[in-house]
Amino acid sequence: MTQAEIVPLPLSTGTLTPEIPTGTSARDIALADLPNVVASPTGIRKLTQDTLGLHDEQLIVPTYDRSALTPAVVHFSVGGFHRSHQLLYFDEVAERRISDAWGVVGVGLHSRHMKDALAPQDHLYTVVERSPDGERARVVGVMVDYHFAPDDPAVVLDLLTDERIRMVSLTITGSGYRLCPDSGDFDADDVDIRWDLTETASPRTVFGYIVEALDRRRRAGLPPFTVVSCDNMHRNGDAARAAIVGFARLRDEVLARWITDRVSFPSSMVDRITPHTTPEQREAVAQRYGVDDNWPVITEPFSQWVIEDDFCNGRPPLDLVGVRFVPDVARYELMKTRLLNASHCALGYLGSLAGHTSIDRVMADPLLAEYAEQLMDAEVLPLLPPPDGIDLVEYEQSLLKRFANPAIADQLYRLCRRGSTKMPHHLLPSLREALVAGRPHALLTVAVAAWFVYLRGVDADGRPVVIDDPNADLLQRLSLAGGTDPRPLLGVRSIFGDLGDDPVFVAELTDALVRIDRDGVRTTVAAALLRSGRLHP
Ligand SMILES: NC(=O)c1ccc[n+]([C@@H]2O[C@H](COP(=O)([O-])OP(=O)(O)OC[C@H]3O[C@@H](n4cnc5c(N)ncnc54)[C@H](O)[C@@H]3O)[C@@H](O)[C@H]2O)c1
Ligand SMILES: O=P(O)(O)OC[C@@H](O)[C@@H](O)[C@H](O)[C@H](O)CO
Repeated sequence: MTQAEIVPLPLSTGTLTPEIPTGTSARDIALADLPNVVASPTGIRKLTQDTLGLHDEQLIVPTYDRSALTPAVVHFSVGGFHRSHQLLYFDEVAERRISDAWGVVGVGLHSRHMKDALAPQDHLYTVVERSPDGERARVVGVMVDYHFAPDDPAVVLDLLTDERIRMVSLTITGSGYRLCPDSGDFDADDVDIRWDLTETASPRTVFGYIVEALDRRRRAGLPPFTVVSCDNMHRNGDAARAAIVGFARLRDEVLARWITDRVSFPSSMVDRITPHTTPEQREAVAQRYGVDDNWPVITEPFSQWVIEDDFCNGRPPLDLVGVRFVPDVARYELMKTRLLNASHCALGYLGSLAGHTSIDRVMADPLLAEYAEQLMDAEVLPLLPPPDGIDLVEYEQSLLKRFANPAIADQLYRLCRRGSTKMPHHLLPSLREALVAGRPHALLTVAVAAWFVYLRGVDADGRPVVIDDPNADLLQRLSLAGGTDPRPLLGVRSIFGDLGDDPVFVAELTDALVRIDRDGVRTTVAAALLRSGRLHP
């Protein structure tokens, strides 16, 4: 892949327009929180199939026949990212008249907010790409239906058994795979999983749905569908396979073997920074484009999707719209997770402790911006095998610009959530490799220290910070118990492995914790940069 290919997904029409003021509220969107834009007297219209084309002329709308789309993809857990990324690629396939055979149906499992938002607007929604130079907005039409599964599990099972469905994709988050970090085995210790093992016609989890549907397809002599994980995880396809086969094995060994033999689980690398939409942003979209969209998506211009070329029931023609199919995604995934996602974690915790709420503000702080650059440049990047045709230094520079994008003002609380599932995949492997190789790791160590302090639940000024983590209670308890002694937390081997057995690392981490408590986070970062020779007094 050349650097030129890592570019914004091209929109079919439309130009960049001057920037509008953006809201910077850190509050997550909930439908109930949103202002009732429809009542505005300014000629703002609801977004529906019938009103397409009647909004501001700058709003790009689908020009293809939506009613001709064949549902072929079912996506579980439609959040902001699925709507800013995968759906846009499929939309482009339809918009460029490449094929109308790849319509997408969304399925939600946990909250009906998305259904309540999308159903009244014919499953249309707006994606606004924002850069410091301007923005452009596009209505996406490729989602043909959406189901909130608890309303009618039978309908979702029928859909998944429909032979037109050739691919199932997932953004269920890293913890959603229920894989034990030590053994890699599927963790069945959950009331909903137990339910799904017996009540197969009314599942509650994604595993219950997928495995029951595959069983029905097998019995009916139908081909299976490909399962594409789009979660930021190491070898996400393998994770999906381990979870789905692991669940199937608890039901029926023969079925598990059929899935192993017949279903493809390509790993993928997905990238597009997509913050949570704020009520202020929704209001701004309405005012600017005259469109009353219940839940627009704000994102950056950059987008990238690399997938292993392994599809058991037809490959969507995504290569024609910028997706790269490769034999092995490992190097792309390592590049992205260890540079982008690890930096997100580090800057999330350090920035929060320093009192910031969005990453563009962190990057506007010269010391923390220097930290971000040196973390990647000096400590992470030298450990990485470069993917074909990608200049890692150029990639790193592009990340620094993307992080600094004030037009999307990505929320730090979003970057800080689920640390216990992200740090072990994104940041700790670099630390471990640096320790083994005797390479510099002071900046990685400061990031771990910042996470430990963050887990106490307050920032440097005593303001509360959000600990949104499946292991929040345990982590907070151990962090508070340890104080500047990291050993209680490091003892959680499912997260830290044997890092706590390394006395040199324990001493370095202790030192970083003492410094943060005594001198504050910025002084600690400056000291680490000085010690690593990366900041000149
Ligand atoms: N937002 C981004 O910038 C971005 C970019 C690349 C990848 N991703 C990945 O996409 C995934 C979703 O991110 P998002 O930004 O859309 O988040 P989001 O908060 O908007 O949506 C998350 C979705 O996951 C669902 N979910 C949570 N736990 C689940 C579980 N155990 N089983 C099934 N569904 C579950 C939620 O109900 C929700 O629909 C994450 O894994 C994230 O790493 C996000
Ligand atoms: O979504 P998470 O919680 O796994 O991670 C937060 C961010 O690092 C992540 O969503 C990035 O924005 C994304 O990976 C960019 O492509």
